[in-house]
Amino acid sequence: MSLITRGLRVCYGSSLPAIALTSTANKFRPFCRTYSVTQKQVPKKMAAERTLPQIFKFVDKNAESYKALLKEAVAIPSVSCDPKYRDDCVRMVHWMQDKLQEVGASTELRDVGYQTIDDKQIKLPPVLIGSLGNVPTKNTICVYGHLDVQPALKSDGWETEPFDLQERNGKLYGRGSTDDKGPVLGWLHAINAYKGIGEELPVNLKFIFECMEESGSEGLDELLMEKLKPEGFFDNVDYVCISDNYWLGTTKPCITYGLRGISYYFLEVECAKMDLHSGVYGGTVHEAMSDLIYLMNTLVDKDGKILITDVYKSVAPLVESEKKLYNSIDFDPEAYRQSIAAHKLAHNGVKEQLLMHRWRYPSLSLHGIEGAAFQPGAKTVIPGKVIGKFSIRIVPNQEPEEIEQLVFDYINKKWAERGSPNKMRITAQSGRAWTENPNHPHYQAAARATKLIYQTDPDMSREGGSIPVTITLQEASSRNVLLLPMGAGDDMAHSQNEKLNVRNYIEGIKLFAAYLYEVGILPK
Ligand SMILES: NCC(=O)N[C@@H](Cc1c[nH]cn1)C(=O)O
Ligand SMILES: [Zn+2]
Ligand SMILES: [Zn+2]
Repeated sequence: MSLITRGLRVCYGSSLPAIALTSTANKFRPFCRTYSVTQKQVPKKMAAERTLPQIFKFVDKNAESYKALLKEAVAIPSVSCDPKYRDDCVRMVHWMQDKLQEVGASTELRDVGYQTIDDKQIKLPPVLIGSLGNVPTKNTICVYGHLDVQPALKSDGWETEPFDLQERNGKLYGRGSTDDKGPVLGWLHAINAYKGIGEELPVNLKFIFECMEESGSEGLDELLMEKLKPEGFFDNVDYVCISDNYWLGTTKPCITYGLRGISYYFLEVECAKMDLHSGVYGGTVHEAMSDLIYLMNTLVDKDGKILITDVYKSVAPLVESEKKLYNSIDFDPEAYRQSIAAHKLAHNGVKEQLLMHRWRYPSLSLHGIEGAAFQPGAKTVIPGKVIGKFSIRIVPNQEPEEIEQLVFDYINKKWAERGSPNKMRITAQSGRAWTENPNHPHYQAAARATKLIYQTDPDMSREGGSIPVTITLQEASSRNVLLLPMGAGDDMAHSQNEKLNVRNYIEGIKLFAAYLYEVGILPK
């Protein structure tokens, strides 16, 4: 059975059927198992008292060099969604390969084929695979991260050049600083710190670093399921760890056991082969933009309720035990509102409702329109073709294929109601939601490491964003997967002035080192 779920599905305006690609069931894993943990009775206390403080000192001493390396990484504009930057993506992967090799890892670059954009075949950046240590008595952690970033222009409203990392007031501003270059480099520095104090790594490590995460991780599922898994890459993996998300707020750390999936749509309407002068052609053509706005306005109401027929039908029901969890989470809606200067939050700003609607209910967002005259100035053009972009963050137990079909059917129905003579086409690209068992010893190890660094017990949280490969890693390895965030909740990933606090970067490196240590003493 194939596990490829992130293919492009396409549906045309008339009654043409959608091309269905293969998919697997999205299994929502309830986290009801409990474990009794007997830690290896190795000299835990002794070693912790000796090794980790030395590592922490080493990390503090080398803070400037860590910032310098992040500056180098941020300077490579590895924007995955724009083929114009494809060479930079490839350069970024090679750069990281060199760094992994410098810490002693063996590496290889795996080809994942081509991507189709506007009927053109564009080569995907290779995936970087690495391995460090192969001691049979040690636990093995598989670390995943991504090297690509969202687009950024200074003219979007950045205070400084997005690809030139700048330190201001204890914050490192730059595209990719928190998502995900800072955390990826954090692993390198943690390894380097063990080496720096002359200590052996407490675990074996395996690495998977890609450069297409922000664009649906094209080719990665196939590499994991059809190549790496059969080749035995996951055979000795005991745990999987990803650092590619953020704390819920700005002061309290968390560990994350759930992500929403994403179903991303490109809705295209064409009325003419070129843009038209609205004084010459206005009043004589059926305008593509009017059709598109009509369609896009049928998707979601003013309160955020998705209007697509049956879209909520398969959402996992809320059970009492889960309901209680939201109450104890440390989350301040007013601070959250103020941090983004929103006028008013949805759901009357009620904490539990906000968390549920971020984590366990779907949401639909309208992202933008390609082909629209978005530059400043009174351009009087009728765009010949426009592409509306929207996505649905999907949740357990929503299947990407099921949601895509509901969207295609709904758009076709609305299109028929519109009765436009224009050409309409919709394509989709989706990744599944993921949940994990946070009562696992792996989570307890990460919680101990977090407490050691931040002197507080972390919240066990879910997250509204998506890392499509997470569930694939869970299935490929059959191991417990954990998200260990480095950045803070106000880092503004994907947005203007993305940043990583110096404190989160430096303490995050220590956290990773402590996490490696704690997993190292879990029973094999
Ligand atoms: N840090 C994870 C992240 O930002 N993931 C993206 C994934 C994405 C983007 N487009 C399609 N998938 C996200 O937006 O959640
Ligand atoms: Zn990311
Ligand atoms: Zn991202």
